[in-house]
Amino acid sequence: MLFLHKPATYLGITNSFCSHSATRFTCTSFEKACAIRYQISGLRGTEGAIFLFQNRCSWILASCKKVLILTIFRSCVHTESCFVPTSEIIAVEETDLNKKQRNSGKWQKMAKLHAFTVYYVKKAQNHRWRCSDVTFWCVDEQLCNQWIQALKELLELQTRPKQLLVYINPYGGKRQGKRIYEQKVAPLFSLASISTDVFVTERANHAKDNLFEVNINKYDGVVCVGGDGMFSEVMHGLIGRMQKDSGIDQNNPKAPLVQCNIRIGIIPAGSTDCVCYSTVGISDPVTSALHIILGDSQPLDVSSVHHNNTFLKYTVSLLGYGFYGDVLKDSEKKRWMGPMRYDYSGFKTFLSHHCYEGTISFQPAKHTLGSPRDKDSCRTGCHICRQSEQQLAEQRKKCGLKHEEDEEEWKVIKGKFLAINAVNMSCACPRSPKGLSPAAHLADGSADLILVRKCSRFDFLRYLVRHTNQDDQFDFSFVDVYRVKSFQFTSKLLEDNESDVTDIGKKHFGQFCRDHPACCCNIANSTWNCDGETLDSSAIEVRVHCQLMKLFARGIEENHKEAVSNQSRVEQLL
Ligand SMILES: CCCCCCCCCCCCC/C=C/[C@@H](O)[C@H](CO)NC(=O)CCCCCCCCCCCCCCC
Ligand SMILES: Nc1ncnc2c1ncn2[C@@H]1O[C@H](COP(=O)(O)OP(=O)(O)OP(=O)(O)O)[C@@H](O)[C@H]1O
Ligand SMILES: [Ca+2]
Repeated sequence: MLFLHKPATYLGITNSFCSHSATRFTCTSFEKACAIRYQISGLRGTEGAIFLFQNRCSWILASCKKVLILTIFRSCVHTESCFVPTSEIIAVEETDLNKKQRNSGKWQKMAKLHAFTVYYVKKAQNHRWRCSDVTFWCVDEQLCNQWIQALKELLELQTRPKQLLVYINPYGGKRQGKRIYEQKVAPLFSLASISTDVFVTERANHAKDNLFEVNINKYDGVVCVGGDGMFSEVMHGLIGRMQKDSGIDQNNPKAPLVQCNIRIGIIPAGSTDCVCYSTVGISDPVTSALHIILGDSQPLDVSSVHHNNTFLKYTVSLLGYGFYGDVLKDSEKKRWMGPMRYDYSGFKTFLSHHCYEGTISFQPAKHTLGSPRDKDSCRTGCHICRQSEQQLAEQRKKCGLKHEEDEEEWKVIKGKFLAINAVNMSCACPRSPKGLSPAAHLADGSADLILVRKCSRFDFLRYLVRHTNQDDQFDFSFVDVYRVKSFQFTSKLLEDNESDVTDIGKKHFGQFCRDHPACCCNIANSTWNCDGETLDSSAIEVRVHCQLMKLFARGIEENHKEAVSNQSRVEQLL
């Protein structure tokens, strides 16, 4: 940990060579700081700490009489302080103060200064992170080097990515992917001494195909710059490659899949950016880049989707039939509209008010402690996800990669639905900050299956509006929600007709239930929206694979209460 007291105001003389972003501090003795570190090592999360500090009214110089500009700083007013864990230091660099000094007439007569700058993560509102910096200086070159060396050694102890493979979709979202990467992300990676191999994609599936060929062991992670579709592509490449290398047949819906240990980082540059928002708490490229630099790790459940023993897709966020399938299908024709296409197609689909008939069978997730109606959400270090992780480890110990026969009961529901949504995570995004299922967990080995039965347009609107406010979207008689580990769906059309489903679907598309003219049921099939990609199959088999992959993220953090309480304990000790 690095403990820094920050002056609320600068004196004019220091301002003369302080850049706006940098705050400068004098360097205290290395020995004294180590003594303090020893004293407070009992505090939670402070192991391996080094402190740079001042007391409340003047700089503590202690054995370090050599520190410069003492008198100037004595008159500083400094009340604000910040508390930076070493795990949140981005980089430490030697700073050439003397260059600046030479350019400023005022400093010409002063002794030679030695300085270093610490770049660290500054946490702002709404889970937004920024890179902040602080420069320490003194006249003693040896002391300065001692600090640089000690801080660099601390950074080496952190397990962080050194080599990354980056894929940029230049056409995702508002087509800003390349600019976002070059202007906001690349400079941070270079500051953190991360080397990168960057690919700008030239077509859909370029990144996925490339991941099957590239020497993947060379990298500590893969970064995708784009939206959910781009993330999905990279995820399919990595998981697919992993199974291929391990001789696992993805077409077998019961095959136990091999976990993917290469983490994916998402730099959001898409239209919905739901995976990023639901795992970080904000869709912001700089925040995501900083999570990658710090080497954060967040396991993620992935569901496999099959039809007739044929692998179709993996999904991590929304697998939706009916409303979201129709919104997506319509919006694909309007890609030129950018992110707005979803609002346009959403409005159009809302007005068309189609419902679809079919049968859903599912296996409830009995292994997990949570329920979709819980008031608490999945947060960093979530105990429910941790418990699933332990269960997974025990299961692996017991059966290795062998498939364990699953005897658990199936529940069957038949009906007419406006929407069938299966979500592996909350699906929070800027359009819906708490998401489609606010209490869903990122890594508990289950999905929330939401069934929205046929209801009036007005009721469906009330349901949709609750995705944007604090009211409970499951508190409706026409909405049911189940936590499941697997499910199957077959449309009525397919059940009724053994012949070629696709042709019939196409033939009847747009026609409505002739037996009941007032009924809005579409006798054609809808399509599935699988993380923003359309899937035409009207019969699918879905299975959740607990923690199949990992992201450079840490889940959504609680408010910084713990950090604040640690800080006040440190202040008491000082
Ligand atoms: C009155 C306002 C109601 C607003 C309701 C907003 C609900 C928004 C819920 C968003 C859930 C996103 C789930 C994530 C899915 C991603 O894997 C996928 C790929 O990126 N994105 C979409 O499919 C993109 C899906 C985007 C869907 C947008 C739906 C907009 C509906 C608008 C209905 C307007 C009715 C107005 C009547 C007066
Ligand atoms: N160079 C390219 N040209 C055309 N399509 C591409 C290219 N690179 C990637 N793609 C495809 O573009 C699709 C959409 O991209 P992306 O997810 O980045 O943006 P989006 O659809 O606007 O955002 P969101 O998925 O968040 O709604 C992806 O499925 C991806 O396969
Ligand atoms: Ca889950």
